[in-house]
Amino acid sequence: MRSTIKLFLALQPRAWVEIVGLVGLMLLVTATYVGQGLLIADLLSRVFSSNEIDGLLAPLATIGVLQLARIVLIVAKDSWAPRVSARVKEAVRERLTLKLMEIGPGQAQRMRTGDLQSTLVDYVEPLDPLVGRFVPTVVASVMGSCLASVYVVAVDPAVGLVVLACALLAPLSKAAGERWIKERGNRWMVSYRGMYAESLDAVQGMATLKAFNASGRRGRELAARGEAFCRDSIRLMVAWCGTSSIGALMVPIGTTAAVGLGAWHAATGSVSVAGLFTILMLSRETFRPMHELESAYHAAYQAIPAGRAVADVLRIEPHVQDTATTAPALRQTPPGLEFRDLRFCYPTRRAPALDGFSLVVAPGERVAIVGRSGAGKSTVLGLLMRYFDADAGSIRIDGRDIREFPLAGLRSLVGVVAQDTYLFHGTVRENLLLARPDATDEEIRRAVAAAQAVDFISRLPQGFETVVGERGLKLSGGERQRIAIARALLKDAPVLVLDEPTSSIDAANEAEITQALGDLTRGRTTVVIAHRLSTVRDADRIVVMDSGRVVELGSHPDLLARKGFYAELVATQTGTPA
Ligand SMILES: Nc1ncnc2c1ncn2[C@@H]1O[C@H](COP(=O)(O)OP(=O)(O)OP(=O)(O)O)[C@@H](O)[C@H]1O
Repeated sequence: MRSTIKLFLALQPRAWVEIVGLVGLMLLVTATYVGQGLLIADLLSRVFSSNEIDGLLAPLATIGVLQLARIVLIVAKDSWAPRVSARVKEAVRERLTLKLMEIGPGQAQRMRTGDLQSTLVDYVEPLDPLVGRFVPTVVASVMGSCLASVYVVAVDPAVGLVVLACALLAPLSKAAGERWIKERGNRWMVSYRGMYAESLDAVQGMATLKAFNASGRRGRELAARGEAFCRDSIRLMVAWCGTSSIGALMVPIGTTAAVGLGAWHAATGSVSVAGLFTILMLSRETFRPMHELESAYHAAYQAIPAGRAVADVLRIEPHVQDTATTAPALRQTPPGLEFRDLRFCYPTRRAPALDGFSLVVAPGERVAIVGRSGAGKSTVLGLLMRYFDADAGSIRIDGRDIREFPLAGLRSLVGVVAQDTYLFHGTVRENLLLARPDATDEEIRRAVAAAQAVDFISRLPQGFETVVGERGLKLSGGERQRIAIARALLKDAPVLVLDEPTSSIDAANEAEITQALGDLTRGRTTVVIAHRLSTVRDADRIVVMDSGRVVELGSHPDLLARKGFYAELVATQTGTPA
């Protein structure tokens, strides 16, 4: 837990200073209790030793002042702590977002959406009691208990040591039980994440569940997960209460021992009556900080496993290292591409996705990659964009290894029209400006016209200012594709990858989109990844992939004449014999 807290506080170094300030306030609160205890002990011994009340007014007034001071200190501490937590949470959230961007879509893809979502949102929120309350309370309670016990030790060393030992057993028992709690906390977190991710999956896939009449079945599975989560929550609470109860038991045991021992020493004359009163009052104050610790610990019981889950994400090492600092200038625009003997296996798979893939694309050439589903076409794009790094082999742009370019520089050289265009919740204009935030209205208009998107945008209720829903669901597949083409035009990158560019377009719209794509590819080095062979006929060369490597290469007529893989693919798609 210590390393997790250190990690969070390192993100907001000012928080260390503020936590020291909070510890100071908490110690002052303890000092007011100790002062009050000493004054009451003194008052009681005076009352029992004489009948004069004149000398009692000053200590009574001082007790009143200490109580007022305590109220002010508690208000200051309670209003400061949430601000410290809020600043740390803000820093953690910012770092989490950066981390997810740093690990990129390749690595992030391996985490479930629900997991990511809960880490980003749900696990950061409970950090409040951990940072602003638990951390300063641990330090202040141990120091406070030692401070209060000093007075008891001064009066009666044996009683003082008994009180201090019992008080410190509470945090020690928690430290001893940490492994137990950690193990149950981790299980609770896995259960929570699983339930969250499954629920999100069910909501996102509701239409599919309904279509397959599977919602009842999925509902029962979710209920079973809910039950498992409930069991894991109870187990965690049991572990929590188990370790807490040892600490809680120490309070009556310690107090009874202190009073008993103190009374015995008073009876035998080794402690005065005034000393006995001090023991009575300050034994209680030695345990008070431990009560605070107990309630802070209790409030942080969800925050501790959540904090660990957040820290786990923050500690992920990105597979793709962004080491280059300056982007080398292109010697030729558009540049040529070279894929050299690429080998790549997804970390979760045993069979390689690319197994010796080699291809040279001349500057300005338009090459189409075709092949059966799973042949490795999209993986080539993933490696070109460095979502993953190849296990062996290299990719060169303009004769330079892509690792010589900073990631941002590399990605600015490549425009992508993807299979499934993602539109963010925002207006059409905002989605277009994602490609180039400084694009002028005239540039947007030209890009939209070339992408054959003018008609449909003008039919939208607010034209360019129409908000397209999350994942662009308010637009059809073809409309999203046109926006993607307009975005690529605005980006104006010298290399272009079209991943299934006409996959969601019907035959009636295909001619328009094909023309838009023709405009888009002019003057750029283009790689088209395609299933629909009708879209690749115009390519300068067609590359046929199978099992992660190139098996045929040539023009459409050449490949047909060869009567090999390509001819077979064409025959399968057109329904004619090869
Ligand atoms: N993120 C991933 N994690 C694990 N395996 C993957 C991942 N993406 C693809 N694969 C596997 O790698 C192989 C190549 O996949 P790839 O997506 O490159 O093929 P493709 O030719 O583009 O297929 P399609 O035409 O169906 O999109 C396949 O066996 C696929 O199951």
